[in-house]
Amino acid sequence: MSLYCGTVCRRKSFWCYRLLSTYVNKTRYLFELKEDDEACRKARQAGVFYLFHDLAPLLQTSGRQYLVPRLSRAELERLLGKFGQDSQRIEDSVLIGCSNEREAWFALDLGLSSASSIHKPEVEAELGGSFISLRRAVSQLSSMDSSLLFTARALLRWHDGHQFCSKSGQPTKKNVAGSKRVCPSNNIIYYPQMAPVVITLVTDGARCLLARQSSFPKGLYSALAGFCDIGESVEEAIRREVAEEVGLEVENLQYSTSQHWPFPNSSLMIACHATVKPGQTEIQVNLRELEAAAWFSLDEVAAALMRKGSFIEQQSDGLPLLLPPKLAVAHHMIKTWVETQTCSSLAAI
Ligand SMILES: NC(=O)C1=CN([C@@H]2O[C@H](COP(=O)(O)OP(=O)(O)OC[C@H]3O[C@@H](n4cnc5c(N)ncnc54)[C@H](OP(=O)(O)O)[C@@H]3O)[C@@H](O)[C@H]2O)C=CC1
Ligand SMILES: [Mg+2]
Repeated sequence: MSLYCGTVCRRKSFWCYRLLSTYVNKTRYLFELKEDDEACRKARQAGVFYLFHDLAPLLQTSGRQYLVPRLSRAELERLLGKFGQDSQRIEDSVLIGCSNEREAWFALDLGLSSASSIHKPEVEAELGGSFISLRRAVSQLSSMDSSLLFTARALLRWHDGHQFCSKSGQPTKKNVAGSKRVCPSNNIIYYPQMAPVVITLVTDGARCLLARQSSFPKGLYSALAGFCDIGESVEEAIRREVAEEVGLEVENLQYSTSQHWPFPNSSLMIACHATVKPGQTEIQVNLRELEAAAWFSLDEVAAALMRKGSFIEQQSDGLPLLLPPKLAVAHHMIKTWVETQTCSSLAAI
């Protein structure tokens, strides 16, 4: 694996991949597949396919984990043939990634188009798996699988909701990779979109502020989250959301990390830490947005983090505080806060 290529050599209209690092090579290859319909069509011939039904991925159980089966082109054609579907259906698939060896990965939903939806139980029986809600399965997937399935779900959902041009009302047409849709009557290009969401873990030095919505599973509390309004910076969105939801003013905003979150729609979660202004800790919950919000001590939060078992199982064990699943950025932020607090209290001893 070479680490660096100073010169970008062009062969035909794209790059010579030989001298580039594995990561750059992969990135450039995916770029080519998105830009060049013919190259993508060719990659689809030799590609592998992840199947969905109404946005639920096909999964197989393996102990406490889910495995994600993939089908070759030949297996997919055989499956479609068996259920009376034309192999043309494969053109609805979207590109979601590729291996280091340039094997292209696609996702195809067999249930979204009601006109040609394939009966779910029959496919499940044929493939020895089940189509399971991604939200339910998330805690039993590896982080690599969940990230790939998050992308696939978001992209399939976006295509399903953008079949028509919002200006002309005419049907839009997807490119082969599914990285955009075009209206043939006016050439408007539509690109898949994510809504920016700020998520903030507010602390007062010793405690952190967590909140819950009535739609959350019983006992579950998370960090404060909210969609950015149009025209706002991330900092403005954080200050507004915290003020709106719990009536507090925050300062010392610190960016932590980000995450693509596909539920219910595609959001780009921008995670930050913040502190309340000195002496301002009295929460005034906005009941139109939240069911409850409270300050939690380090011990309470650390104990909740330590609990073993899946998120789904924890819901029934009557424990006082439940936290978001490991793959959610909210979990990561809460864990980071506990680790930082623990380190600084140990250092103080
Ligand atoms: N990965 C993670 O760790 C976490 C992810 N999240 C995600 O963050 C997102 C936002 O959190 P939430 O507290 O609900 O947000 P908000 O506090 O902004 O409240 C949601 C409400 O805002 C309105 N709204 C404004 N803009 C939008 C938009 N672009 N899309 C949808 N609704 C909008 C809707 O109201 P109305 O329906 O009345 O129109 C919606 O009910 C959620 O999708 C949630 O899944 C939240 C916490 C943790
Ligand atoms: Mg909110």
